[in-house]
Amino acid sequence: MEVLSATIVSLIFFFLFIFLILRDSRRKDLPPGPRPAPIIGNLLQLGDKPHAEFAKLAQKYGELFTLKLGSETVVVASSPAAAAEILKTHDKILSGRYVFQSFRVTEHVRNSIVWSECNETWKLLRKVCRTELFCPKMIESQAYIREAKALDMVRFLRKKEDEVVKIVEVVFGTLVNIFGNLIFSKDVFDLEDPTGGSTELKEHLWKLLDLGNSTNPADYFPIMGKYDLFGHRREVAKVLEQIYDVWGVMLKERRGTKGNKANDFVNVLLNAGLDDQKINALLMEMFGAGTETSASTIEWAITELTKNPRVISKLRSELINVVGDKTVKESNIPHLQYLQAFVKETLRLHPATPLLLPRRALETCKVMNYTIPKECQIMVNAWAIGRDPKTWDDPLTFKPERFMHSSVDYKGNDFELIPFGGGRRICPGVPLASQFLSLIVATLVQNFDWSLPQGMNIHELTMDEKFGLTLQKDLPLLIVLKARNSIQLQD
Ligand code: HEM
Repeated sequence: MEVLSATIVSLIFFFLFIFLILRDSRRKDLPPGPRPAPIIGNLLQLGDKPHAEFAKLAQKYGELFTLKLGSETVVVASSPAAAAEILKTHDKILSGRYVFQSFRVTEHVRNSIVWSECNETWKLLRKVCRTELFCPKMIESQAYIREAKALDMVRFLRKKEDEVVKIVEVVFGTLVNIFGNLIFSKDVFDLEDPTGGSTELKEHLWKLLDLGNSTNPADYFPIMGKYDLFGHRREVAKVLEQIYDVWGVMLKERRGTKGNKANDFVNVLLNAGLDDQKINALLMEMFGAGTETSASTIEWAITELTKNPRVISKLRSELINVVGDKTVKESNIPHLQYLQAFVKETLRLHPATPLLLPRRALETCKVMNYTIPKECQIMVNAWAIGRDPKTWDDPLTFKPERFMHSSVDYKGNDFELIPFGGGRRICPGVPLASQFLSLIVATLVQNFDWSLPQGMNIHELTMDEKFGLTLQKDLPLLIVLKARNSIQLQD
């Protein structure tokens, strides 16, 4: 009996030894990285701010390093050169998306720009975005909508003078209404009545973003994904249906109405011949991908302005020189160089999705002399790249001036500044986002002074770097506003 037990124990050790050797030989060509623990791999190294933890790991293991998150192999790129390899040189082969387990709702993924492979549907939808929705003509023809919604925001905030305002919520509501009007010519959120008005779309979006941000163990152990043990996928499917219902009736009416001439996205999509499934997925992704990212960027812009009065003064001088006492319009933006530099600087330090969206290798390939195996996940740490002292002088100081005489832009050609990603999967909303980020910041700066509520300290507020998207987080920026009445509000 004792001999049998000893043999079994020896066999277990033997197979464990072989397993470790095989695993290490499989890792040999991968980029270096911290040694993974059995089963959980490097999960404990994620922390609650993975982009910041990954930046530290990059200092130790280099610009391209490997992690094992549960049973998943993940490669992280953390320098402009490594990002260019992923997003440009090997863009095609690394263009797969890792679809989070909660979002694997077949009907949605099939029609999604964000989650589908770069297949024919994806190409069609990207083309519609590029040539119809976010082309310069459409952007220009809808400027009056964004300007009108920015003024609604000012009127609302003027009534809140001296009260403590959670500014990101007001900006988020304003953006949801901008999208509502661009998409189907309608407000979908009542700024005046955030608890009792037509808030259902906002609530559903919030719920969806919450589900997207919550941890699903199946993402680390995909074997669990099949059974949706925690019900996240069923929950996402339910919320998606609720979101589609918000515009379902209107879509039906539009299909039945001959000659509806509204200059909005729904009509563009109907004229492009898209079916309801594609329209639903596309509209949902515009609300989902466009509102929270933009609201959190604007929240960061205001946080930086609160910390840097010098920058507010420079923005105001430029606004006075270019716009005078009139309300700022989008047509002014090309002449507001410092404002544009300010938006770039905000995006450099605070990219809304610090690790972009995870990509997946469609085939095994060589990157910087390492092997990236098929199905491996790839992340690009835009947050670390934006703060890299090898690229940026005095990287942690907020200094819009660094962009004043520089051609560096966030449109995907300069890999040191990639808040919108790059390559074929670059954010298609860049032309639209850059308009309303500038417009809303300029409108707030023109119309208000603000300070923190009594007893609150900006250093406390920002000492703990928030993780990317901030809406549901515990550290929203609270401010008290005073109207600057020198500006004439013109519709
Ligand atoms: C501050 C605002 C925004 C930021 C920082 C942002 C950032 C990003 C990033 C990092 C990606 C992934 C890119 C990659 O994988 O290389 C992305 C993808 C995407 N974004 Fe944005 N975005 C913003 C606004 C918008 C807006 C306004 C829209 C639409 C109206 C939009 C729609 C999308 C879509 C559909 C994708 C998926 C593209 C694909 O996979 O092919 N985003 N965005």
